[in-house]
Amino acid sequence: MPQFAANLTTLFTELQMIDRFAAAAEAGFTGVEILFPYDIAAQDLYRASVKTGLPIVLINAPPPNWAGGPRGFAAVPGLEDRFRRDFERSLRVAQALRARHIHVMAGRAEGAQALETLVANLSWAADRAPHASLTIEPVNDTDMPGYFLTDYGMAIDIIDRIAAPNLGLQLDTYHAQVITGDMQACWRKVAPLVRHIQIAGHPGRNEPDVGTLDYPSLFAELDDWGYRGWVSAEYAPVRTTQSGLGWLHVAG
Ligand SMILES: O=C(O)[C@@H](O)C(=O)CO
Ligand SMILES: [Mg+2]
Repeated sequence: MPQFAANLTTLFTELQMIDRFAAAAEAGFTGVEILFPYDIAAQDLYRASVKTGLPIVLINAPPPNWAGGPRGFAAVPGLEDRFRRDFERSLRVAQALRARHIHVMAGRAEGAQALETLVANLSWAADRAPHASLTIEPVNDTDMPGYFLTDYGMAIDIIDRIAAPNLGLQLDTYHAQVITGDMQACWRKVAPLVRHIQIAGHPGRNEPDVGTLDYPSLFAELDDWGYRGWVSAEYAPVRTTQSGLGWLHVAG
């Protein structure tokens, strides 16, 4: 079975962020991710990570928090300086947390110039941080209206064009289902580029076993394929996180 991480931005939200680490460990997760860890001292988060033995496998760039702020600038023409400044800060935080991946968010933009801006910014970031693993994630634009990166073909072209060993794809199977209509077929098409996976049920984006998607089949396929990355639970629990973890117990 894959190794499962808890997204602490969406799970165990009844607890303070620092306390979510222990709850995740107790629930059986072996890693965590935090989308925007910028409002809490990095040393406190890292201490919680060490204490519980759960590595922080992913954070998002740039710094704005979950409650507000644009979802990135990497594709926004004219904001290259801001992108670079924010990326430097994300990099410092990722290093302090020993975070494995940094998801670089494209932001809201459109058109050919946005694509060139995204490629240029990602190339710069991949060069600037050769020891960091960077990801890009297609997101459906119903949930995030106006978001630039909503297409897997485009994401593959970008990764191919930049051809940096530290840049790869983040496959969020919920978004993949909304965007392509078949998240498992999508996995088969993009598998060699995938370095991080996020999961949720469809259509409600709740627990993986709530809704239409067949996760036991996907997990078996990941194993057969030899996927060695993390599978992170990024969903909104129907009731409490704890009461909805049947899928994890079955998978584990
Ligand atoms: O799927 C999502 O929304 C997240 O993974 C993300 O990074 C955008 O906030
Ligand atoms: Mg996601």
